[in-house]
This record gives sequence, C-alpha cells and structure tokens, in this order.
Amino acid sequence: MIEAWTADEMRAAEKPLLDAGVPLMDRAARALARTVLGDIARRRPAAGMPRRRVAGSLGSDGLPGEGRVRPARRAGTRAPARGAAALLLVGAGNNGGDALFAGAHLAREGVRVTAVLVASEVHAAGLAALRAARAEVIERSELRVPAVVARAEAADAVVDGLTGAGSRGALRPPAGGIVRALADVRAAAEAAGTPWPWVVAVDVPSGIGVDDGAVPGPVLPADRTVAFGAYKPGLLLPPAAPLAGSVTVTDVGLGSLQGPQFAGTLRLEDDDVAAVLRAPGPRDHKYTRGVVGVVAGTEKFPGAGVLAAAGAVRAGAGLVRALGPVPVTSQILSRHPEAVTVGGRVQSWVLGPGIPSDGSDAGQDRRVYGALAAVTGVLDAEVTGGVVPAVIDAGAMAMLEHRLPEIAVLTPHAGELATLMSGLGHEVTRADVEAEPVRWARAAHRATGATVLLKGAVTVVVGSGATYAQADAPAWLATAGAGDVLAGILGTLLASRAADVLADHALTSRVAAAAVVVHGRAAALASGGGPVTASDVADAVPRVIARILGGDHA
Ligand SMILES: NC(=O)C1=CN([C@@H]2O[C@H](COP(=O)(O)OP(=O)(O)OC[C@H]3O[C@@H](n4cnc5c(N)ncnc54)[C@H](OP(=O)(O)O)[C@@H]3O)[C@@H](O)[C@H]2O)[C@H](O)CC1
Ligand SMILES: [K+]
Repeated sequence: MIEAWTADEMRAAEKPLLDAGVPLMDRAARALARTVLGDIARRRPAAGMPRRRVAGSLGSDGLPGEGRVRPARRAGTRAPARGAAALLLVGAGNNGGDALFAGAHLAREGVRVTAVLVASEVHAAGLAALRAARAEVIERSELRVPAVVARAEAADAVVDGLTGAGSRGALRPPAGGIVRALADVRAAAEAAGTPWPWVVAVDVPSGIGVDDGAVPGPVLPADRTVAFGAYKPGLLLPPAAPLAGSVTVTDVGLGSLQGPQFAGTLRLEDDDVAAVLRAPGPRDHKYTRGVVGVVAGTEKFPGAGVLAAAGAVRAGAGLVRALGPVPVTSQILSRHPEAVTVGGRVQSWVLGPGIPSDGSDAGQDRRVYGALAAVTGVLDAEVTGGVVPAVIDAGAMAMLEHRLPEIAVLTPHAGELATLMSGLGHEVTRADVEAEPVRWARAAHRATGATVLLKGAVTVVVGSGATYAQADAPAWLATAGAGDVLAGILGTLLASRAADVLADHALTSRVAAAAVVVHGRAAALASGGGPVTASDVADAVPRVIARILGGDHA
C-alpha cells in the first residue's frame, strides 16, 4: 500500500528529527545527487569512447548505422557522468536547498553544474556548498528566460528545485515564466520526436497541488521525481500525478515514525489487492462465491451486456444472472454458457452498461429501477432478499431516485460525472471534472451517498474513508467496452465480499480500487504493449488474479 502524506503531515513528521539535529537535508541531497548521477550515466554512452553508429540505430542522416560496436569500458575510461551538464532550477526554500546541496555533490563528481536562482535569497548553506564545489551560479538579477531555456536544452539533466511541499498555487514569476517556457520547448521537442534533457523533480514537480493533485499553472513534466520520506497526494492524484514521471521515494529517516494519523490518499499494490480477493476454499460452492446479477446491454447495444457478463464471469463469479431482452441474453449465453438468464437471489448487481439514459429500453429500465429499489432498501428486504452492493454504470446513473448507501458504486468517466452533477444542480463541465477530479468525485459522493469510481488515466475512488488513486492501466485500455468489463469485475469482487462490505460500508471503496487494479493489470497483460480489446482484457483477468494471489508462476 502506498500512503501519501500531506505537506502538513510531512512537516509534523520532520520537526522532531530536525529539532534533534538529524541531517535530513543532507540525506535528501545525497539521495537526489545519487539518483541524478545514475540517470545521467544510464543515458550517456561510457565517456572516453567515441560515439559510433550501431546496427539498428539511425545516424543523424537517418540512414542505418554501421556494424554493431559495443564500446568496451577500457580501464581508465571516465565515469559516464563526468563532463555531463546539469542545470539546477533553485527556489527560495528548502526544496531549493536540496537542489543546491545535490548540485555540489554532482559538481564534485565532475558534472558541469549551473544553478539558476529564481529568488534573490536562497538557502545560504546550500549556495555556499555549491560555490565551494565551483559550480556556475546565475543570480536572480541576471535571469533571462531565453538563456535559461538554452542552458536547459544543452544540459544532460534539469533538476527542478523551485518549490516543494511549501508550494502554494500556480508558480509565481519569475519561476512561472521559466517553467512555462521550458514546458513549451519540451512539448515541442517531444512532438518533433527530438530527445530532451532528463528532468528530475525535487520532492514534487514544482507548481503542482501537493495535497490535492491540482495543476493550477505551468509545471515542467518530470521524467523522475525523487520524493523525500513519502509520497505526497499530488504524486498519486490526477491531473498532477502523470507529470511526476517515475517516483522514487527516498527514506530520509522518517520511516521510524508513525504513518499519518489518517491516511487520506492511498494506492493499492498487489498485496493489498490479494487481501481483497477471496480465493475459494474446499467448502465453497457457487452460491458462497457470490452470485452477480447483470442488467446490461440493450437490443441496440447488446455487446455491453456481453462484456459486463464477461468481466463478472472471468473475475470468478460463482454464478452470473444475466437479465435483459432475449437478443442480449442469448448473445451472453452463446459466449458464456455458464451464465443463467433467470432472476433469483444475488449478492451484487451490475446495472447499466450499454443502457442509454433516454428511456429507450423500457424493459431494461424497469429491471434497473427494481434492482435500485433493492439496493436503496426502498423495497422491503423480505421482498428483495435484502440490500446488496451494486455497480451503477452508464444509463443507470440517470435513474437514481433515492440516496444510495455507500455499498453502491457509481462508475462514471469525467463526462458522465459532469452530467450527473449537472442533474443534481451543479454547473460543471467535463473539463471542470478533468481539472479537479477528486473534488468532483467527493462532491458526487456527498450528493448521492454512493462510492464514486471516477475513471481516467488515474482512476480515483472516493467513499467515506480514504481516497484511492490507481494508475495501473496502459493507455491502450481507452477502448470501447473497457468500462463494461470493469463493471463486471467489480460486481464479482463485491459479490465475493458482500458480507464484509455490508458489515463495513467503508470497505466498498477498497474493493472498488482492487477491481480497478485487476482491470488495469489485465489490460497491461493483454496489451503486451499493443492494441487491446475489451474482450482481451476480460480474457486476461484469470491470469492476473492468479499472479496477484501468487499462484501463477508462468
Ligand atoms: N521531507 C523531508 O524529509 C525533507 C524535505 N525537505 C525539502 O523541504 C521542502 C519544503 O521546503 P519549504 O522551505 O517548506 O518550502 P518549499 O521550498 O517547497 O517552497 C517554499 C518557497 O517557495 C515559495 N513559493 C511557494 N509557493 C510558490 C509559488 N506558487 N510560486 C513561486 N514561489 C512559491 C515560497 O515563497 P513564499 O513567499 O510563498 O513564502 C518559499 O520561498 C520539501 O519539499 C523538500 O524538498 C528538506 O530538505 C528536509 C528533508
Ligand atoms: K520541486
């Protein structure tokens, strides 16, 4: 489990150590310098050997290279970082201090270091250390944006030490102008397929919402973020999270302290998902494993019903009851003969995939309303067999008539959440939701009572407890029907843990986050780096569950 600590929680954790004289900044700077040296070394051929074209690589003229040359590391060749260039972007606070001390270490390793100070006052001891290591310093008074851009483009690495945990709001000038210019040239280079220097963010990419993942202004996307002590919520939450690149958390000694009192932002890892999944035991049968009721698909969109059922079946449902018009249920049966198409008791419902919100399929709408009446408890438990958890997707989200229990999970994408919230009286667009996904997911949770699973490159799950932020899926998963499969997977996980979820409604968000991990990992496995269909994703689910449970050693 990855736990993110807010800026305040970090400061509270650091304070006793700093008061006791623990050299946190020195540890942070050393870890940062080691990481930058390693990244530079990996990206440069061994120094001392001429760069030669190698088979399969293209020379500057775009023609195939000569025969393969493997430059041996002859004795005496210099370390790859020696002679490399690093540009430090230095802010006024301790984040800048980390960069300055790290720059001094880099300079002593032979890296040509230039520090750009965006403030007239920066960390004095850090600056002294940098000057003592004979690095170049561009003072605040000498700042010229074009010159900084030119230095950055000529560097092997750019170290972003402008702001860290102390950042508030959009980057102010001159930092904001520098970062905007660098981000623009970096984006243009990437669009042209031109490599750009390696960007390492100190603790967080400067300018993100450290505690909420907002992107209020310009941010220089990082290839790597070296976070000190713990993740910050902004490194897990969208839209900021993808700007952090690969995150390396450096233990600077905080590990000995208790975690945050209330972990606000979490990311599940395999062990946590394994704890949610329930492998059957010798006394299990299909009813104890969980029966999933699926009301999905219409004559016009039968495929969504097939895919939702596929997700449920492949995730290990004891039994799937597929309810709907014959053109839908017959297709489900033809692909999943283990499903049944008659009603009966279920431990969870999957409602809505492929069902439009325009009332065009009265039969499916009636089934959804009936199931929702059971989920909300409006109908007497003796009649319905009791309240059960539910996945409420697509058109079913337009059929909410009562406040939902937290064991109901809404699964919108940004546009659907905007529509839902607009229907509840909030003026909000898809763009608003994409700019502040957690804010609107929390608003939807408060407005409906349901757990909200907001799908995206980083999928957030919000309930009464922690917020989960999962980023397990490859971009290839953005394909038709993927959400239908996720709904089915989630329906099965909820059915398998129905008793626990009913006993502790707050568990719902963790079960939902686990389903997102299974779904994303299945897409990654099925994709293998290329295009993937929703059906492929469903087919890969058993293998992913086996790997997560540790059973699949293939
Ligand atoms: N966690 C650890 O173990 C350690 C963390 N360290 C590093 O310390 C920073 C936090 O340092 P702090 O000094 O509290 O704050 P920052 O350096 O992040 O930023 C404060 C300065 O930045 C200015 N600022 C704030 N917001 C903006 C903005 N939007 N635009 C421009 N400038 C901004 C702020 O100016 P004010 O006028 O607002 O005060 C400050 O000058 C943490 O991230 C780690 O990198 C330590 O090294 C110890 C180990
Ligand atoms: K930073």
